[in-house]
Amino acid sequence: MEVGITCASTGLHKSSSSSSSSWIVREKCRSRGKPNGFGFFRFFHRFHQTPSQIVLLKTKELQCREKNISKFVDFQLWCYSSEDIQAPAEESETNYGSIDEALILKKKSQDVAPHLRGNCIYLVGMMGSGKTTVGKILAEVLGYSFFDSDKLVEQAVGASSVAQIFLENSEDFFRNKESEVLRGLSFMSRLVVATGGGAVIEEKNWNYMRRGITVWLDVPLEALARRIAAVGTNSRPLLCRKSGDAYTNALEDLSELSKKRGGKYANANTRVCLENIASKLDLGDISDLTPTAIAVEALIQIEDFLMERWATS
Ligand SMILES: Nc1ncnc2c1ncn2[C@@H]1O[C@H](COP(=O)(O)OP(=O)(O)OP(=O)(O)O)[C@@H](O)[C@H]1O
Ligand SMILES: O=C(O)C1=C[C@@H](O)[C@@H](O)[C@H](O)C1
Repeated sequence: MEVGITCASTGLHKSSSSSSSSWIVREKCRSRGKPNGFGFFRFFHRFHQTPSQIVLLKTKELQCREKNISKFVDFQLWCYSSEDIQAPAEESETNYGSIDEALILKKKSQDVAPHLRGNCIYLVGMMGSGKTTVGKILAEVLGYSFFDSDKLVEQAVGASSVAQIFLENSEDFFRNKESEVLRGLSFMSRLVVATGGGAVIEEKNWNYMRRGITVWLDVPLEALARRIAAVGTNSRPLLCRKSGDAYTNALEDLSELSKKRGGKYANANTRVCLENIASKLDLGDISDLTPTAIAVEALIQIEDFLMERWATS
């Protein structure tokens, strides 16, 4: 059924705190059509900047006036301008480590890219597991765009940090927004998404992420605690403790979180285990592993997963 909606432009809210160029359009309008009917709606909106992608974030039916005839719809669109699309690899300043590693990465990405068919890659893993670091490398070599779901939640809420959202709203509020963000992203293609460390808790998030390929960065807790102690916990509200040794605190809190999350990360399609890569490369310590080596392993695991999926389909 077709539902025709024409709405007046009521507001364009561009996130002022962010250097990225995505913004939310919120509209309320009246529509004609049967309540709960499926279809598409048309709207007219004067954009200050031409969006390159628009995603319907959420709709809510506000009120039914006369049964089956008239209703009000509140909807949000998530718009991206072309500035969000990353620069091509040649213009990038990413440090890939050694030339050998960079070449292996390039070769592997060329092998995998055609098989991906534009499917998004979702990186899951505990805080500090390297989702952002490795995700940016993967996006660049695959010619994908990179998004950090924590940053997108901050933009959607208009907050300067996840910690601020936890403090001024609540963790539940943050989790709902995180799910809305993942739902929005699930309609898009050619993205590498670094998800929040706790995104795996919600079953519905898996439904969104499974529209792409999910990759678990499995890093030992001691290494996570070392990384987190080095950069501080200010941006990580679940680890914020005022006193005590930063490494010991981080290790205790991470162990607790990891226990609570049980095997949720293992729901991912593929697992990139740093201990396995270190032994494969004959390295004594996982801290000798470069982000490029981890990105290569992620591509190997993705390729294996795609081959297996096609072999059994
Ligand atoms: N392979 C690596 N070796 C050493 N340090 C790393 C490695 N990968 C990432 N790091 C460092 O660990 C910290 C966390 O990395 P990153 O932000 O990429 O993780 P994340 O999974 O996105 O974290 P969060 O979920 O908390 O946002 C950063 O300081 C980063 O520089
Ligand atoms: O592991 C978690 O629950 C979190 C990880 C971060 O990425 C943020 O999403 C937030 O701090 C919660």
